[in-house]
Amino acid sequence: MGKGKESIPTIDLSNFPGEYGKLREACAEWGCFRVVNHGIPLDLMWDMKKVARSLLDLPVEIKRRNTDVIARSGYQEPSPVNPLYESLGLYDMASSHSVQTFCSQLDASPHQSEIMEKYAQAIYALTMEIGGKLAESLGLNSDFCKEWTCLFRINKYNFTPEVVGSTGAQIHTDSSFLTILQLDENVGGLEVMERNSDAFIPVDPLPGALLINLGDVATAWSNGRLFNVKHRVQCKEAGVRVSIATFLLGPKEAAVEAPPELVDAEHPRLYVPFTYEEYRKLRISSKSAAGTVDLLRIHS
Ligand SMILES: O=C(O)CCC(=O)C(=O)O
Ligand SMILES: [Fe+2]
Repeated sequence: MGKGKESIPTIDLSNFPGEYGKLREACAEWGCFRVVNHGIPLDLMWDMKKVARSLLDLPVEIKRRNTDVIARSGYQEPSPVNPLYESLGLYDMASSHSVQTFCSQLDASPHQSEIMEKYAQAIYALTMEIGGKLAESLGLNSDFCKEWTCLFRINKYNFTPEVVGSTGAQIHTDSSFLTILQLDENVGGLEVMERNSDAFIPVDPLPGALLINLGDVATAWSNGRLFNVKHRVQCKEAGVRVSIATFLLGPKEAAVEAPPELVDAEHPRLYVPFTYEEYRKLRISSKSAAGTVDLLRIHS
């Protein structure tokens, strides 16, 4: 049974411990939720959006300087699969050195670099806070993700009147543990799939809120408790759409595996341990961008 007209849950980050139950349910039932009172200043979100737009408007020769650090972490050009989409990526956003390298490759101004630094620091802190609260909602220690890496992406969808009705980003799950999305405040198009039906629910922009999606690493790490939501971006109206995504990926080198507290006789281990980079390559080589983590399921 689908959940019909229910809408995506909203979690008030200023209301903990009160929200743990709602958070746990959102993660199990939806695999996504909005957060409010998250502490990222509105003017910083706005400034970051302006910087993202101008970097994505750079000539393609300059954008190509944003090279991969791990597989497909750098500039993604429009492709046959997603011809309306392009994206710039910054691997290891928690490192000031990585931010500076990204900025200098793209000839960012000192002002733009400063906004990037501030946003990267603030949003990285938020990934740690939300990751921590997720763990606590399962009765675990909040510091499990302290050494995990983050990938920052700015996405542009070139929606023109001729392509209304077509797809901007094909259906996928994120490979990450969790993703924080700052949506375009004007142009909608993101849709998440309900867990128990194949219905797509539009995620309309909600001023000031951020959207959190759980990805494949969350499902494997939680031994199946956290749901990796399928989603896509549809072109519903003409206009350039810019979104900002921060992916909390996984441990840099250690394997992703469910902690012992989440494994017992009733909950046998569901996934073979894997490293994030191995998994990223598996995702790239397996044609489908949704459901790859099922390949790592342990069959009894
Ligand atoms: O642009 C969006 O709203 C979604 C982007 C997305 O799903 C992704 O970057 O993984
Ligand atoms: Fe995504």
